[in-house]
Amino acid sequence: MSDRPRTLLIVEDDPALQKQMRWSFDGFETVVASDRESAIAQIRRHEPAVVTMDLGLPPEPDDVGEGFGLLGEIMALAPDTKVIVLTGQHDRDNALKAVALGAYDFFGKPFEPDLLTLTIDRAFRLHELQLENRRLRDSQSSPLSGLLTRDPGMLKVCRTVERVASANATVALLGESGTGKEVLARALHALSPRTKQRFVAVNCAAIPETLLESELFGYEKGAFTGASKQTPGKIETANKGTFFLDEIGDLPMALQAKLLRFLQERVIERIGGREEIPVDVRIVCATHRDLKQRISEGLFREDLYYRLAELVVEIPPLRERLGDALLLAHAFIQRFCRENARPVLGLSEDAVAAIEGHDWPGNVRELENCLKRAVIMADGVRITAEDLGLDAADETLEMLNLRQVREAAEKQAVIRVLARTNNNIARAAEILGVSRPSLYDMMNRYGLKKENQDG
Ligand SMILES: Nc1ncnc2c1ncn2[C@@H]1O[C@H](COP(=O)(O)OP(=O)(O)OP(=O)(O)O)[C@@H](O)[C@H]1O
Repeated sequence: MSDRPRTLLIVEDDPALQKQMRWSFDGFETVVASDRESAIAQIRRHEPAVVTMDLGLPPEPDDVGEGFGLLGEIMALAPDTKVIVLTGQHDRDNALKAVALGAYDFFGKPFEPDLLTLTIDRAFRLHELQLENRRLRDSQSSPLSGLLTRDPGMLKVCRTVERVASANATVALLGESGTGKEVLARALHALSPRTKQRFVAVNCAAIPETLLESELFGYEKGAFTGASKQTPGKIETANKGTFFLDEIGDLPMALQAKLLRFLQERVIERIGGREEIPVDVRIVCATHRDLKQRISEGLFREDLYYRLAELVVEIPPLRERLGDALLLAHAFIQRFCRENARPVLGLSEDAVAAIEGHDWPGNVRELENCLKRAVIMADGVRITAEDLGLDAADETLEMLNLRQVREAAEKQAVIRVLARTNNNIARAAEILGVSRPSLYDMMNRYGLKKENQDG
């Protein structure tokens, strides 16, 4: 979350209602205006992220002309502002027109303060995410800048990658499918002194066993039927650069022995050849498999594992990265809308809940594909849970108040961080940005006793 104060501008000409709204929304830094001119002055002065505005403004409060004029001016002046328009209860046409002009949402008067507070809170979150996205995109200086995250665990992975990039040691990237292993492997190469040389990748699971050996080590002319000319292998072509062995857990046993020999001696022999060819490559490998388990099952050589795992980087799955699913969703929407030449779409509340509630077994790749499809399917100004092909989460906003929402989020965060830190209270408190006594308080409140965690 950003450090900026959450400034909310309330544009309302009725002094009594203005006062009531300030009181209802005291969780935000409220500023007020009662007409178009003073509203614009407040926008220039405070740059509020969120504005609530009555469409009927003086000099003719019964007419919506001045309200639409103000909305247009805000959108031109500060297009990122999230404007929530307050309309008459049955004034659907004007509400929809306001959304078409760029308003974030609309609410019928009289409104329920709790519900409107939730919408305002969501508007602030969206604004913060968009700012964060832009900041991440603008910092194009690092090869890791294409990798979006604000999850502490994933940020740590990025820092580790930056630190180990300059070493020549072999790196094993371990993580579920679609978590960004290849992105990180490329970043390791780009940040290393070998960056001007080649990055060569081989996917051990995608090539049939019979072809994999010649793909990796190359062959001499006549080595086998069809070997019509001398062909260097991928390891050799990566000389001086980085060689990325993807899905290393699927490397057949026979080739494991051959790869081990290469790692020990740093020379290769092409199939059918007798010459030992020295090759200088930095090896990066990745797998979604549990290598220790493969070893115990006799499917992976332990000695090869220790050669490959000089530095191990464990990449957390998307469902464990706090806030990342939504951050990435917004980034993908912007990208796919740009690619499909359509105006940037928003996310409906049920879509946000569905994204936050989904487990994402296919991780970032699944999320990426899901939004690619949704951008094509959406026929309104917002993507819905149905466009995403995800079930809307069970909770409906009507069932919740803000306190419950906060508590549920807080509990979830505490559980995840405790799990990630293996119940190390000091570390968990540091990640969560709270003192140790506060963390103990929260654990008590949510029934997360340390004994239970350990058990
Ligand atoms: N943090 C991220 N930010 C932006 N895009 C990401 C991020 N992580 C992954 N991606 C994108 O998600 C897709 C999958 O990433 P990648 O291919 O690196 O995953 P992987 O772990 O290597 O998957 P697999 O194990 O299936 O090969 C790619 O299109 C990649 O650009």
